[in-house]
Amino acid sequence: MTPKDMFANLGSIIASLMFAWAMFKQYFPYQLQMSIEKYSQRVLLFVYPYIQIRFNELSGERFFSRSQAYTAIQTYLSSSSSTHAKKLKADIAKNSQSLALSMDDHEEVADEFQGVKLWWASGKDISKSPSFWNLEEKRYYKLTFHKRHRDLILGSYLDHVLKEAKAMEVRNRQRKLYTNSGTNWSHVMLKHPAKFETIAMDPEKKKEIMDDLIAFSKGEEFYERVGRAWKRGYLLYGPPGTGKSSMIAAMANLLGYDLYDLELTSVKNNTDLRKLLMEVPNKSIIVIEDIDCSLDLTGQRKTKKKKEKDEAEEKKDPKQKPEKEEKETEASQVTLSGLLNFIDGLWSASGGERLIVFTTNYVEKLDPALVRGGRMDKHIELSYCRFEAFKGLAKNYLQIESHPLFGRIRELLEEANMCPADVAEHLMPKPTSGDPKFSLESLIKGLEKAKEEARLKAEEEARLKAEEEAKKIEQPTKEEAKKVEQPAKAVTENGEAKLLDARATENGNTSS
Ligand SMILES: Nc1ncnc2c1ncn2[C@@H]1O[C@H](COP(=O)(O)OP(=O)(O)OP(=O)(O)O)[C@@H](O)[C@H]1O
Ligand SMILES: [Mg+2]
Repeated sequence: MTPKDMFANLGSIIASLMFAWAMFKQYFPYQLQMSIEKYSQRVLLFVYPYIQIRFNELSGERFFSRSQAYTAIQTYLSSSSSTHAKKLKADIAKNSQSLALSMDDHEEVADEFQGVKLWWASGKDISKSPSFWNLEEKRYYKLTFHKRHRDLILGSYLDHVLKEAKAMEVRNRQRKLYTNSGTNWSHVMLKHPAKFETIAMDPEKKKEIMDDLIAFSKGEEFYERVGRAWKRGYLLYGPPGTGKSSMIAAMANLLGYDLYDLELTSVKNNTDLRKLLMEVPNKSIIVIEDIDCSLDLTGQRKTKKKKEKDEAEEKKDPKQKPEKEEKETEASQVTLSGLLNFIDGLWSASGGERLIVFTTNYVEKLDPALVRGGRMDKHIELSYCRFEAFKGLAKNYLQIESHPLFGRIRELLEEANMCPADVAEHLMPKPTSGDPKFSLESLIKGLEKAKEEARLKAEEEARLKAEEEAKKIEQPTKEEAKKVEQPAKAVTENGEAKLLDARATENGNTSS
């Protein structure tokens, strides 16, 4: 039989089958059709050991909304299908600027989960839409797996697909930087290039911070189990130019979170602060820079005391109330306790996966309530550039790992305090020559100058201190002198004024 004959035969068989099916449909009652279909399915299931699940693209009423499961599967398959499938579709992904690849229709890819093999196929049905004349395409994904693995696939595997898809979406998403003006957030795209790899600091310390962040982002189950809100507070402190802001951007880039830069000075009161914080979604980093400047920390405590005093006075004299209220509105600023209570309290119940980062140049100025454990979980000090950090910068800026000048630089870095921002400035590309020697020499000069300045400053400080000490020694002698005069005054008060007055005039006369 030639292939041509074979096709002719096949054609006629299909035609007869279709004819038989049409006759069957026309003459057999509906109930009988249904039960035949049901039993044939059972027979098929008995011999066919695979289970199929279909995920339609359109779901919901009248099929107008796109199913979330379908979208998630599409995202999940985009990584494996782009390596295995032969026919792919490309599109610009939502909220992203890169191309997203997905399987084309009628393609199949295999996947493996805990040693179990399963298959994903994409397909589409074409039907006439009920309200329009045009044809409607209904896309779907079909998952096929052996029925023995039913529990595993329906339980853990589908969960895994959804989670993985979510994580991929976050990774591909363009991050945003939100800032507040009054009680509203506005955003721009976050395009800060800072990465942990390019931040110069002690490598061990850097690794510890990165591990901490990653453990946090994967810690949903842990936080759930121990009954804690899924949030974490970081306090970054150190002198200006040591990379605090850069590290926050690096955190956002590492975890794929959005940044919410909260400017406390433009928030009127605690109510507005609550409103702003309530709008912050999951997977975000709330940043409050220079916490010591944005909240008058010492002032707040005074206000509290004043309030207590006012309350006590009010108890004594209730008529004073209106005046007191006036005072309150005047001082109704964001308070530290308002901020902390809200962060600690109910707000944590409204979602999770949020980091709160405070920065300051002066950790010693901070209120102990803020620094206390449990409030800010991790304190990170970013300090002056030492040799380990410098090596990172040299590798990054000059692409060198060693140089004869490194020895001298190492010594100087221990003696002079220079922030990484200034060190980096010396390592910036020079237009005259590409030789790293020039950059390193410039750095050495800068460090020598910084060292000299530090020496002069220390000397000046020592001088001032010595002067103060000297004053302190002088002061007691004056006080002693006063004490000697005191009995005379006491006498005056006791009524023997005349005698002393006379003596005073006498003295006055002699001196003039
Ligand atoms: N540790 C570092 N590693 C690499 N570059 C750094 C580091 N610290 C600072 N820089 C560079 O210096 C610049 C200023 O740093 P950044 O704004 O992060 O400092 P900061 O600690 O936030 O300072 P401030 O306290 O003044 O806000 C950045 O653009 C960055 O390139
Ligand atoms: Mg900063």
